[in-house]
Amino acid sequence: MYMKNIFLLGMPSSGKSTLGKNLAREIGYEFVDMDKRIELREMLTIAEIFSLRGEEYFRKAESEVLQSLPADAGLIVSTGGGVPCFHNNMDAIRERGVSVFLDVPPKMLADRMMHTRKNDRPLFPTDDAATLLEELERKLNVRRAFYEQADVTIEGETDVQTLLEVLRHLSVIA
Ligand SMILES: Nc1ncnc2c1ncn2[C@@H]1O[C@H](COP(=O)(O)OP(=O)(O)O)[C@@H](O)[C@H]1O
Ligand SMILES: O=C(O)C1=C[C@@H](OP(=O)(O)O)[C@@H](O)[C@H](O)C1
Ligand SMILES: [Mg+2]
Repeated sequence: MYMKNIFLLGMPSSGKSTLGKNLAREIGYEFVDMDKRIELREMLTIAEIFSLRGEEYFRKAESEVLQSLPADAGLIVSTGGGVPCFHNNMDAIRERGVSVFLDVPPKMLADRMMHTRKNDRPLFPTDDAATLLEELERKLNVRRAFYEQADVTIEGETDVQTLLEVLRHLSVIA
């Protein structure tokens, strides 16, 4: 059966990995977390890739993993936050499926991030809440133009049920 791929886009902590996994389970699609694919391929954690090989190397690996995905094969793909903003990745996403931007406000992202270890987020290596919020706002300002190329935007905190309703309404899923 023909099943569109669904790509989740958005800032770190917007919920791409968590929602993607639960959405895939709910509708019986295959789940792909691009960061996990990269870690398997490189045999290093994301943080190790950044520190040992550098961001440019990571972005190239990220783009290659994206290019390796088949078009419309019933995949839920949780991208890394930077995916839409490098190389020609938005074109590659458009060629492979439908995209959803999880547009979560920076304050909410910062609150979620304060509960994760800073070693796991190489782009936001601070524990100071005000600095983290500023950095997230700055990064989102740069990235928004890329994220807004998504087919669908969901604003604010969301959950699997809401995501399902939106996707059904748009006939992306049955
Ligand atoms: N819809 C949500 N509501 C509340 N917390 C969430 C939600 N989605 C994710 N989180 C929390 O935010 C953190 C980052 O989520 P994650 O799914 O890894 O985001 P991403 O893959 O976009 O970086 C996790 O601790 C997760 O429990
Ligand atoms: O925003 C980014 O550039 C990144 C986000 C991370 O993924 P999540 O968005 O899943 O946290 C991961 O790919 C890497 O640390 C870079
Ligand atoms: Mg993730």
